[in-house]
Amino acid sequence: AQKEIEALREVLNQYGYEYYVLDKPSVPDVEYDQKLQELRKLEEEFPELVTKDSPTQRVGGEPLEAFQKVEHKVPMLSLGNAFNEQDLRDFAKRAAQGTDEPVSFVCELKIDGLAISLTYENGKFILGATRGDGSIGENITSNLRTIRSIPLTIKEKENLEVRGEAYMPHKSFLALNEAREEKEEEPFANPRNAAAGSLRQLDPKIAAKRNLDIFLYGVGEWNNSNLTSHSDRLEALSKLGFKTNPEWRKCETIEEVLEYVEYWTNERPNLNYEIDGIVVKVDNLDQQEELGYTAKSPRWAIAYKFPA
Ligand SMILES: COc1nc2nc(N)nc(N)c2nc1C
Repeated sequence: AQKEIEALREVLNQYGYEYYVLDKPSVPDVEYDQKLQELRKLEEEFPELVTKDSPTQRVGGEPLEAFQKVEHKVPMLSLGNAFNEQDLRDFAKRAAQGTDEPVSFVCELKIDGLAISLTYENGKFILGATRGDGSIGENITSNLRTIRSIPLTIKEKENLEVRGEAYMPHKSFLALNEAREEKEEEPFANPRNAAAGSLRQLDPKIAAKRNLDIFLYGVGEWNNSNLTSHSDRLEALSKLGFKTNPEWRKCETIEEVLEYVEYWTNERPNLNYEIDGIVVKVDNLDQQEELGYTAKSPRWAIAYKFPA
C-alpha cells in the first residue's frame, strides 16, 4: 500500500502543478478526481501512512481559535511610489548614480491582493504568514495550504522563504459576490478585500472555497542560491514549481520600462485579475545591495501606480 500511496501522491502533485501552476492540465478533471478518491480511500484504510504534505491534506481540520503572530526574519517592506513618467526617469537616474555598472531592470505587474510569505524547510511548506506591519504578521498557514498553486513540497532542501501576492481572480470574485447577494450577505467591495477577508477566516474550510491564487515575486531568504539577478531568481522559483506571474519582463533601459508601462496601461482590462500598478526593480542583486534601503522601502525598486 505504501508504494501505491506514494505513486498516487506523485502523480496527483504533477497533475496539480500542471493544472494550478501552469494552467495547462494534461488529463481531464475526472481523472484527477478519480485518483484523488483512490488516494483518500487508501489513506482511510492505512491512516498511519497519511503525511501532512499529501494532496488529500490541503484543507485542514478544526477552525483556529485565533491567528498566532509571526515575526518576519527579514522585514517585508513597502514600495516607494511613482505616479508619472518623470518619477520613473528620476528613479532610473538615482539607480544609475548608486552603482558604477549600467543598470538593467525587471518590470512586473503589481497584483492588487495581499502580500504573503511562504517558508519551506527541508522541502516542506511549514509556515505561511501575512505581511502585517512588515515585522510582525499573522500565521495563516492553514488557509494558505488550501491554495492549490502553493506547493506543499519542493525539491529544494535548503531553507527558503518566498514572498508574493495572494489574490482573488475576477471570476471567483464575481461568483462569490453573487452567492453572497443570494444569501443577503454584504458583497465584497473589490477582489482585494475579498482575498483579505478570505485569508482572515479562522476556518480553513471557508478559505478553501474562495478559489484564491498567488503569484510569487521575491525571495526573503534562500541559502545556497548562487543566483546573481532577480530575473534568475524568478526563473529558479518557477523551476521549483512556484507560480510566478508570466508577464514579468527584463528591461535593459528606462525606455523599455516606459514601453512596458504603456502596454499594460492599455492591456490591464484584459487581465483576469486586478492590478494597481507596475513594479520596476533593478535586476542585478549586487546593485540592489549597493543601493540598499530607506527605513521602509528598497531604493532599488519602485511601484508605478495607475491613475485612479
Ligand atoms: C521587492 O519588494 C516588493 N516587490 C514587489 N513585487 C511585486 N511584483 N509586487 C509587489 N507588491 C511587491 N512588493 C514589494 C515590497
